[in-house]
Amino acid sequence: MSSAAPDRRDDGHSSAAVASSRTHSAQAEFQQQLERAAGSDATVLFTGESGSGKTRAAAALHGLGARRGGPFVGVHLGSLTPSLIESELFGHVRGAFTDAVRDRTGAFRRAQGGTLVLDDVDLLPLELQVKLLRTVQERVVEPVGSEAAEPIDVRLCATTNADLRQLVRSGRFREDLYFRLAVVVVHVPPLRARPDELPELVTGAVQRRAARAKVAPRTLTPAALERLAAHPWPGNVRELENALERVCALGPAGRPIEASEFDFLTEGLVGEERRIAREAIASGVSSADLEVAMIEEALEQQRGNVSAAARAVGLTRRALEYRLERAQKEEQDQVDRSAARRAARDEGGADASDSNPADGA
Ligand SMILES: Nc1ncnc2c1ncn2[C@@H]1O[C@H](COP(=O)(O)OP(=O)(O)OP(=O)(O)O)[C@@H](O)[C@H]1O
Repeated sequence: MSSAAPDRRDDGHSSAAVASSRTHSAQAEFQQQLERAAGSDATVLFTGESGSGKTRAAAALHGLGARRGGPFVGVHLGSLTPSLIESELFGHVRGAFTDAVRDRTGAFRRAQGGTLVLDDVDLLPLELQVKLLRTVQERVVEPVGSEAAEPIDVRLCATTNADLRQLVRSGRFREDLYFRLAVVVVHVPPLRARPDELPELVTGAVQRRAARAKVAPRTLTPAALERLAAHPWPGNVRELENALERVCALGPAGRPIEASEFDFLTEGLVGEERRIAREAIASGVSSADLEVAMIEEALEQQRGNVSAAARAVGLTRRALEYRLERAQKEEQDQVDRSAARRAARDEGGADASDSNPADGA
């Protein structure tokens, strides 16, 4: 992680130069990590912000590795209820529950010989974390309602945009499972940390969209591209794709896209969010606060309509609700910890060694 002080501009280096070298290293490091991981069969945890391309990176890993001839199966945990997750991952036998009218092959079995990616693994309920751990450790899968364990030969990958170690500390994610999943960690940098890729991503997205709509692709004026390069992209590549889709759908096919057509990007960002976004860009690190701020803002703009807010930030409804709940719980935990520390201090009298400034006053 970079420790460059981005605000210091009196050292002879422009902030743009600092940002550019950091950018280059983020991109190069990602590529290196991916290629190194593809050379082994180890379980890989992809970390990075929402929409940054973690699932895509997992697919690239599969394509580079020895299992590329086998299936690539992805399960998006954020779009499934807990009971469906179990069935989807492990399968079930007929009669296992009321709706189980026939046997179902789970994702582990479907990925036999290939790669299975668990998207948003932080959303896996605790009771299923136990079952996943057993599956990974013993390399066998037990469909719901069956006693028979079936051997599996699958490379497992998981993605998350949460801080799993923090979830382990707060008891929401099993530590033993965390270590099983994070054998190799590949961090996918946020889009704002790799502006060099922007022109290629834009061209690709615009051309794909034009081919789908059977129209001539629009091109971007240099000013429009500059506008995109200046945006913090809290929703990363997914947000970029949505923005281009919108502009291409609204404007006449073939006419160059002007910078002003992207005004809507910043209209959504208000006061506090802008500040967080700017800090996130300046420090070059991802910010969970940024995502929560975006969610809260989207909810406000959509007058509390959760489905509409989820669509606006590119999350499923369940994933949005889960992230909000988690942020609220974390906030509450922090308040509780502060209160406990204060109580302990009051009880033990003024203790000069307890000087944790994180308490706030
Ligand atoms: N390098 C890339 N080139 C082209 N498209 C990309 C690239 N990276 C990501 N995308 C596109 O951006 C979208 C989001 O990517 P992806 O689903 O892999 O992100 P993610 O980090 O897994 O998201 P989430 O956190 O929501 O699970 C997809 O439509 C994907 O095809």
